[in-house]
Amino acid sequence: QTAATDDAAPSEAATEAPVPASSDYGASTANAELDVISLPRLEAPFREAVPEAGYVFVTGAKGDEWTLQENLRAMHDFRIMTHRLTGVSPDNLDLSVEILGERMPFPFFVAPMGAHRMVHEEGEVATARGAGMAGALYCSSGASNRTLEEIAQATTGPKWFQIYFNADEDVTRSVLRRARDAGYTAIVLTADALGPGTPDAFRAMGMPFRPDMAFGNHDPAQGGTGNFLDQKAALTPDDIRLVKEETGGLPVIVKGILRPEDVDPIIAAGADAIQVSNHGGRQIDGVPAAISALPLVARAVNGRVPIIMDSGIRRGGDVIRALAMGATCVAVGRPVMYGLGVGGAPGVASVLNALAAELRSDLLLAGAQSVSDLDASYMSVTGPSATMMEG
Ligand SMILES: Cc1cc2nc3c(=O)[nH]c(=O)nc-3n(C[C@H](O)[C@H](O)[C@H](O)COP(=O)(O)O)c2cc1C
Ligand SMILES: O=C(O)C(=O)c1ccccc1
Repeated sequence: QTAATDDAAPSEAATEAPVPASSDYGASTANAELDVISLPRLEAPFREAVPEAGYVFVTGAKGDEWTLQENLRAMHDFRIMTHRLTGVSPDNLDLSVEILGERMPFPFFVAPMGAHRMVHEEGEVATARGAGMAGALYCSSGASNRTLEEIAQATTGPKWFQIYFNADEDVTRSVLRRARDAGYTAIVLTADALGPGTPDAFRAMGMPFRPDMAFGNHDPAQGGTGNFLDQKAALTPDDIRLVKEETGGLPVIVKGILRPEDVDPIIAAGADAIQVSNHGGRQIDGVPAAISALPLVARAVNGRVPIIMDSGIRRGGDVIRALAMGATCVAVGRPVMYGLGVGGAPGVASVLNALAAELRSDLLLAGAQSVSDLDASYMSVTGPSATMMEG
């Protein structure tokens, strides 16, 4: 299949049916609690609940989707070594963590994801409300369809803001000021992305973003400039300083780190946390699983700043793996979108609560009383991840 993204492409594309009116896109309007057996099990109902374009955009990844699959496979390189007769009890299990001044009821939060109106009519406002219902932290994407102010008001929980730097520095600075004013308490600087994920299957469909898809933070009617897609590619550690300067010193998390050598300059520039991630396999295919890179990055960080990890978190056991290998908490991406599509705001809460319940059970079965007990002694590392740790 070839991509149909070139505007200048002749004839055939030009004679196709006109783009349907916005009301025809058919995003979900669901609004119901869900009986979530497990996060992976929600992918099939998600496909039924949302337009095919939304399903393909959200579930897909870059290229051959090797990294997407590796994120899941590599989890099993980390075998859980259970402790026994440790006297752990379900009565006082502690899943809570504190990071950058925020207390979280469980060690995971909603990963920044753009374009929620590809899934649900309400978009990010429903997702943020659902995160609040579960008490989870919501990280709002700079590429949201709704405005960062609407999203901030929709959640009762803690909130962070993820920034995509614009080629025009004034645009970046203005969005950062708005995020600070709206009450976001930390800024996530995404360092690994040049734009929307473009799964081959989505390109083969002609990149069918819904015709009325606005990037709310850049809406001229809301004080924005409209030119969202004009992203700045050449980021440097100085951009960390710019974020701090413009937000009056909000903590900065640098997201998308896989390689230990990148850590020192980032910490030297004032980063307050590092997020190990490969963007869910949506940017460059062929990079290692985030869980495989985590031990290497953790060794380089050596406790100087907290570490967050995302990409491939689906199970309570995955949260245990990441925390045992040095993360303070993790972020969950696609499964939150499944909850949004199938159940709207209460569906998002159902997904987060289901993961918390699974983690509670797995923690107890692993023989740990609290998530702070988890360390490398709970892991035996095998396969490619072990090889990476040796090299
Ligand atoms: C539909 C979609 C949109 C995304 N948009 C963003 C974004 O706007 N900013 C960002 O930093 N990461 C974005 N990501 C990446 C997520 O923050 C996260 O790294 C990834 O989803 C984690 O992998 P998982 O889906 O396997 O949990 C997006 C991911 C998806 C699936
Ligand atoms: O698709 C993505 O992964 C992503 O980061 C993004 C960026 C801009 C708009 C929508 C999603």
